Amino acid sequence: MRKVVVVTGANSGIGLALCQRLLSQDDQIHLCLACRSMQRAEAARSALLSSHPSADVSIVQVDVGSIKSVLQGARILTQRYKQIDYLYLNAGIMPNPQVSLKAFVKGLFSRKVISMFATGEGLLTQKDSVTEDGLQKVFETNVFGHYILIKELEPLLCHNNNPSRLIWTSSSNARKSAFSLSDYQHRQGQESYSSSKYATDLLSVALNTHYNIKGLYSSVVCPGLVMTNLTYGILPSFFWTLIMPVMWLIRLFTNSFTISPHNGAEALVWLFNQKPESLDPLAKYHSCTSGLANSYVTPLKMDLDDTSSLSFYEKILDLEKQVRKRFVPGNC
Ligand SMILES: NC(=O)C1=CN([C@@H]2O[C@H](COP(=O)(O)OP(=O)(O)OC[C@H]3O[C@@H](n4cnc5c(N)ncnc54)[C@H](OP(=O)(O)O)[C@@H]3O)[C@@H](O)[C@H]2O)C=CC1
Ligand SMILES: CC(C)CCC[C@@H](C)[C@H]1CC[C@H]2C3=C(CC[C@]12C)[C@@]1(C)CCC(=O)C[C@@H]1CC3
Repeated sequence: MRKVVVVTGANSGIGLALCQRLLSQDDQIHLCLACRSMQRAEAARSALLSSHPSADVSIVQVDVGSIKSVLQGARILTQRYKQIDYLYLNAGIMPNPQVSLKAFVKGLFSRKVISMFATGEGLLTQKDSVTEDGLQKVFETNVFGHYILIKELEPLLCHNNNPSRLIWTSSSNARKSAFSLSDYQHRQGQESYSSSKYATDLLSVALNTHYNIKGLYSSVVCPGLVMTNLTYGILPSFFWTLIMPVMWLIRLFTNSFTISPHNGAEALVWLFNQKPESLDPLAKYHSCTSGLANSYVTPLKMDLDDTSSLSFYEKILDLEKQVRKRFVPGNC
């Protein structure tokens, strides 16, 4: 039986590089690109097929920023497959990012300079908005839409005889101080991205607590700093091109400047090959690239604990109940 691998946000950046790398490693898998734009998904499928002509690649429309679309996409996946072996929860956004030049210059002359480059801590703010579902857009896209997708696909993911895997693209930018349990959607602040990635980490831990017994395992990854549409939205592409030599130089001091989507996907591919029971649910698996451009994976303990992850999980369960009331069959 072919292994079924579903990847959200598969049409560009890290998601697309992951698909290329998975097919290079094993062209017997069935790959399903879960994307919000069918046109961009078709283009990605064509690109994958041109480098792997015999590959088995399908597409499904899923906009993780819309509950209606997630429910429709999950329905199609349920009709199409009996089991999903790997679900990569990779789609993500950072809308309207602003870099604080003041914080950057201050950070350059502080002892935290290396960690500033690795995590972007304190450098970025975003302007979030509210979706048609009445949820914060960054939270719904990066976290909650994916959570609903998992819940809808539960029967395809929970098999004791053959464990299935959830692999989230989190970030080193996930930060406890940007997240608050009383404002877990981050309605108030301006660090919705950091908050959503911390929420991702909490959710992954809670999912392991509840679902390992049902044969479902969750892991989180940090791909490092990667040049993708997301980073070109932070600073223009000509700027990144100009400072590329500086970035290679910075690589001598931090292994987090993976730069290419191929390198950024390192930990996502590595996890594909690991036995889930051997993984640490409290670790984040970082894609790293050395000064000599060698890629490797480093697990680092996350700044969280089981109690906070379970408290967050309760909030998510409450929100799910509220949202589902609006989407009873026949209403959507
Ligand atoms: N680049 C980096 O340095 C880092 C990235 N990450 C994370 O990596 C992941 C991939 O991002 P990256 O490859 O960098 O950036 P890209 O913008 O290239 O990729 C993001 C992908 O997510 C998709 N997406 C966005 N919103 C939705 C939605 N509502 N429904 C479905 N798909 C959606 C995009 O689709 P579309 O083309 O239609 O917009 C695109 O395919 C994200 O979760 C990001 O937070 C984490 C750490 C660092
Ligand atoms: C000389 C240059 C390298 C200066 C660039 C400064 C900043 C714009 C960047 C330094 C660290 C970067 C970073 C991210 C965005 C750009 C920086 C802040 C991310 C936050 C992008 C998205 C993530 O998920 C994590 C990245 C961490 C590092």
